[in-house]
Parts: sequence; structure tokens; C-alpha cells
Amino acid sequence: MRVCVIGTGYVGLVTGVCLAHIGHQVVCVDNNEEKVKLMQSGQSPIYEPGLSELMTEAIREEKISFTTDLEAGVQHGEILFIAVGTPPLPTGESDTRYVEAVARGIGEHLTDGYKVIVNKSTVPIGSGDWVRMIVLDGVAERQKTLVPSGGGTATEIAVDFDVVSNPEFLREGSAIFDTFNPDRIVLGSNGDRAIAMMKDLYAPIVSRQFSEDKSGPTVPVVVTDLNSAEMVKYASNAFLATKISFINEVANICDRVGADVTQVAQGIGLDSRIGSRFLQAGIGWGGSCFPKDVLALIHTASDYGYTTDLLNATVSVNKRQRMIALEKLQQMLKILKGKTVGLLGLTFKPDTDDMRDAPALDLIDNLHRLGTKVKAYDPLISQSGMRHGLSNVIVETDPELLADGCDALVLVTDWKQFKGLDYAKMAKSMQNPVMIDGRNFLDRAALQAAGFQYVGVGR
Ligand SMILES: NC(=O)c1ccc[n+]([C@@H]2O[C@H](COP(=O)([O-])OP(=O)(O)OC[C@H]3O[C@@H](n4cnc5c(N)ncnc54)[C@H](O)[C@@H]3O)[C@@H](O)[C@H]2O)c1
Ligand SMILES: O=c1ccn([C@@H]2O[C@H](COP(=O)(O)OP(=O)(O)O[C@H]3O[C@H](CO)[C@@H](O)[C@H](O)[C@H]3O)[C@@H](O)[C@H]2O)c(=O)[nH]1
Repeated sequence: MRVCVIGTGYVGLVTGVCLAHIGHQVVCVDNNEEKVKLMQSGQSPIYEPGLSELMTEAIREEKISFTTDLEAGVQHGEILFIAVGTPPLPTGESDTRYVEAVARGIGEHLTDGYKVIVNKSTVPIGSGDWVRMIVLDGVAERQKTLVPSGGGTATEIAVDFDVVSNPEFLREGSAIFDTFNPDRIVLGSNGDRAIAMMKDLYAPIVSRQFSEDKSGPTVPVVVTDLNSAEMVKYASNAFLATKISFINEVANICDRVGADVTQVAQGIGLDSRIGSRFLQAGIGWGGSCFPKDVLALIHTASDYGYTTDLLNATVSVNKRQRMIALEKLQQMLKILKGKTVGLLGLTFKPDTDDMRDAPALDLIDNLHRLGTKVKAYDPLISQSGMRHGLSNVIVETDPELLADGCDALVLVTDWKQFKGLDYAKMAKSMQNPVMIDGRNFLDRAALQAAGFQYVGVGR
């Protein structure tokens, strides 16, 4: 099928490349010229495991192209994906201005023939109907420009489209895997024709043709109304964030009573009603989605007169959890002023270059506030030189250089490379071999054998 994806960030580019891989003809549109030039030259502007390889293949097979020209994209696509950012406003609500600009632009360029407009961006509940309205506004704008040369009124522009909400559940760092191995596909629409086209689009994924386990059961497709599909996205993220806040709260109690949260998580996670995933206690959840989406849902509820006691607690537990590494550093080192702390990891999770709302950023700010020198090493940020927002941090290019002279190390991101470091060598070069393991990721006994005082979270 002919697909246009508008917005080529973590979601749009992965979606475009994966749809091209399964055989569709994809045009990706972005209004960032630099990004588009980079993609046209075959390079991905983001790091996502496996993305570059699939992108190169799709370009070689002429299944995908990149442009800044929205009109060309709209003309090409039978299915038009909106995948632009919806960042948080200071009030907590989503900033939908990029979605609005794209919807209006689509309306200004819609041509004859039926099109499906898909909200892939995470958008506030009710956005499906709102996008329809904005697209029609765009059509009306164009209509106004059509004045026949002899005067009179121009022929009415005829458009035919439906809006579908197709929320995205991929995780950064495993986005390609998640796209080919989804737990479910959610399609919200008021139009049967649109749903049928979306099912055709995803048929190779639904049939597991591209899954790791090709013989697995077909992927469930959940068809809902527009509002419910939008709510599925927010409720999923809110549930997962709540699950992590829950285990973090349990970890804080474990710390006080002398239990080990990693053992507790194993014990409770084996209950199939609970499940073992997203029960890793640590320094709190971050990234571009959980923080903004939980706040946006709280905001929506409040717009409708409802106070979200549970979600408010999810957020406040997380805020406090973001301080846990600092508290543990204070317990171990006492005064932090004049001390040097090294951070292992900067990104909000491993296998991504994304620093949006990363717990490392809070920690850095708090350490600076207390007069601590901060150094950091991150497998991706250190190598790529992407130091956006990190001007006060000494970014080392190797973990051993990081340890040199430090009073303590904090493991902030659970990059798998951190399992195999030469901790004995690192301990020797430190002022004070203290390891705060903010992700309960390292082997306590091995660290102690290497000469570290090891402190985990809730263990
Ligand atoms: N990042 C994730 O893991 C993830 C997962 C699921 C859902 N989402 C949701 O998907 C949406 C996109 O997230 P993202 O992380 O990919 O964002 P992003 O910031 O990485 O990318 C957004 C892209 O849209 C482009 N853009 C902005 N305005 C545009 C316009 N008018 N025309 C064309 N392009 C435009 C930007 O240049 C950018 O390349 C958000 O709503 C987010 O909540 C994100
Ligand atoms: O047991 C856990 C699992 C995760 N995290 C933290 O939670 C955050 C989010 O992690 P993860 O969900 O793996 O990454 P995201 O890429 O942010 O993905 C989430 O947000 C996306 C955007 O909405 C959704 O599409 C995904 O389904 C949803 O998992 C990170 O800071 C993790 O360190 C924990 O602290 N403990």
C-alpha cells in the first residue's frame, strides 16, 4: 500500500522503515530539513538498534523516500500517519500544536480519492474528532483560495477521509523488535472502510510473518471507537508507570526492614495475575513518554472534574525516587560539597540516545546544587559527542577515566556493557570506592570483591 508518515522521530522513522520492510511504499515527511537531508543520504538521525540496517535496505530497494514536501507526501499516501511530537506543556497537558499544523497541512493538500488519516502520535482523548475538524478547516482554507478567473464561486473541493487512532506501544531501544512482535494492535475509528485498510496494512505483522516466533498465534487486533483507542494508550503507560512506582515504594520499605526487593519482585512477579515485567526497582521512571503521558491523563481527568488520587501518587512516588541516589550518596559520603561523583550512564534507559526526562538530568542538577563535581560516562552519549544539556558535566570517553579520582560512582542506566567493566581497576583509582547501583543491575558480591562498598535500591 502507499503510505505517508509525517514526523520522522523515534516513532515515525521506525514506523516508516518497518512498513517499507514489510512491502509497503513509504514516503516520510519531516519539516526539519537537516534531518531530511541526513535520511536522504541514508543515515538515521536517531540511534535505535537495527534501524540503520533496515533503513539502508529499504532505500536500496526503493521502498522508502524522505522529503520536506508535505503535499507530495499527502498525494502519495492512501494512508497518512501523523507521528509528530506531543511534548508536555508546563501545565502537564500535551502540546498538540505540531499535530494541528500537520492536520491543517493535510487538509490543504488533500486530493480526490479516499484517504485514511492515522493518529500515531499520543494525543489527548478526543483528538480523533478534533483532527477531522482541523483537516476540514485546512480544506476550507484552500477552498477560499480557489476564485475562478471569471468571478463567481469555485467548485466545492470534494474530500473523502476517515481518521483512525492507532496508538504506538514501541519501547525505545527495542523499537524494531516491538514493531514486528507487538502484543496487540489497537485501531480506533468510526469508519469500517478505514479499519479494513488498516488491517490490510498490518496483515504481515498480524500473521507474524516478521515476528521472531513465526509460528506464534496471530497478533490480536483490538478495534474500538476513537476515544477508547486514545484512552488505551494513556491507560497503558499510566499502568506501567504505576507498576514501577509500586515496586519502588516496596523497595523503600525493603530498605528499612532489611528485605531484598529483587527477591520480592521475583516472588510476586511469578503470580500470573501480576507478571514479572516492569518490576525493576531503581531510581525511577523517565523518558519521553511515561512522565508526559501520566501528567496528560491527570490533566484530562481534571478538565472533566475528576481527581486522580492514584496517578498523583504514581507521580509523587517517582519524584521522590529520583532523589534516592542522592540520599544514598549523602548516607555514604556525608557532605557532598567538594566531592566528585561519576555517573555510569546518562540516557533514560539503555540502547537509546534519548535524554528526554532522563533521571540522570535530575541527579546532575541536584549534585551541582550541593557543590559536587559531576563526571559521566555513557556508551552512546560519550562516543557520539551528543552532550545536549550537559554543559556542566565532564563527559569521559571511557569508564576507567570516569572512575579516576571519584568519591563514588552511581549506576544510572542499565547498559549491558556495565556488567563487564574492570571494577577492581576502577576501585583502585577512586578516592572512595562506593557504588550506588541505581538499577540493582550489578552483582553485589562481585563488586564487593572488587573493593567497592555496594549500595543498591531496596536490597
Ligand atoms: N518515543 C517513543 O518511544 C514513543 C512511543 C510511543 C508513542 N510515542 C508518541 O509518538 C509521538 C512522536 O514521538 P517521537 O518520540 O517520535 O517524537 P520526536 O520528537 O522524536 O519526533 C517528532 C518528529 O516530528 C517532526 N515534526 C514536527 N512538526 C512537524 C511538521 N509540522 N511536519 C513534519 N514533521 C514535523 C520533528 O521534526 C521530529 O522529527 C509522540 O506523540 C509520542 O508521545 C512515542
Ligand atoms: O521495571 C522497570 C521498567 C522500566 N523502568 C524505567 O521506566 C522508564 C521507561 O522504560 P520503557 O517503558 O522500557 O521505555 P519507553 O521507551 O519509555 O517505553 C514506554 O513508553 C513508550 C511511549 O509511550 C510506550 O510506547 C512503551 O510501551 C512504554 O513501555 C525508563 O526510565 C526505565 O528505566 C523501570 O524503572 N523499571
